[in-house]
Amino acid sequence: MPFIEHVSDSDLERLALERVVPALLAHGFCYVDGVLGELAGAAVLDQVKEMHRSGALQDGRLAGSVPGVHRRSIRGDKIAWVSGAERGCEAISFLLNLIDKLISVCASRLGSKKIRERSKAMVACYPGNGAGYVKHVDNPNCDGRCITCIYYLNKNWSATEHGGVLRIFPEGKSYVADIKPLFDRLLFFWSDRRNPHEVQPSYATRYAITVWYFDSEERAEAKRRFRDLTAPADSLPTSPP
Ligand SMILES: Cn1c(O)c(C(=O)NCC(=O)O)c(=O)c2ccccc21
Ligand SMILES: [Mn+2]
Repeated sequence: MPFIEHVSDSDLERLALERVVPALLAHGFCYVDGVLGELAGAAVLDQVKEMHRSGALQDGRLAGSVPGVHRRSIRGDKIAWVSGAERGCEAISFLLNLIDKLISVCASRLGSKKIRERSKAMVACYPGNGAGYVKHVDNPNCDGRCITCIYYLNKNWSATEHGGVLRIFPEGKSYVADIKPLFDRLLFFWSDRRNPHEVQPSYATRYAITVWYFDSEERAEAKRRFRDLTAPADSLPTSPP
């Protein structure tokens, strides 16, 4: 289905330079509404709903497993990882392509960061049973993730009725930022300890798509560290030097 180009490349460039970069540098987070427009946004929502209906979304793994506490009470989120190339993900692919363009314009202006790669997209659904996501930092220990980017898909969302607000606790600031997971809203924030955040209990089905952009150097270093950790036993020193 041909999507109407809601935003031109020059629109994206202006959006990145005039809105996203200044906000990320000043506050560490930024959201933009009406990014894809009604038609393309609805196409993404339809594809996510179909994934949910078809059972493609699986129970999210426990962030920090709490022995003996039943999963549902901690995390009711269901997730699936998509590259965008899968059948039925064409609209998601269109979204990812647009976000990639936005970030590539921002990257050169975000100081030393070299952002050349990203994760696959995590399609997430909170089923509306009161589950949320406990306060956490996405990348607390330099795993390479630099910018978290979340696209929200929830029409007619009322925070007072449905909860599900993303609350960011910007490090060192005296305020919190409450962000409603509204349809066709795109949010960016630094993935590291500058932005602890929580998903408050959701009482309606809450869909979102997240991608994480890597800082190439931090990612390469993290891979080196990880490789050392998983090196075969005989290559590790057996006795203290
Ligand atoms: C389902 N879900 C999440 O929703 C968030 C998260 O911070 N979401 C913020 C939001 O949806 O507004 C996560 O950070 C997350 C990390 C690993 C696995 C699943 C995860
Ligand atoms: Mn998170």
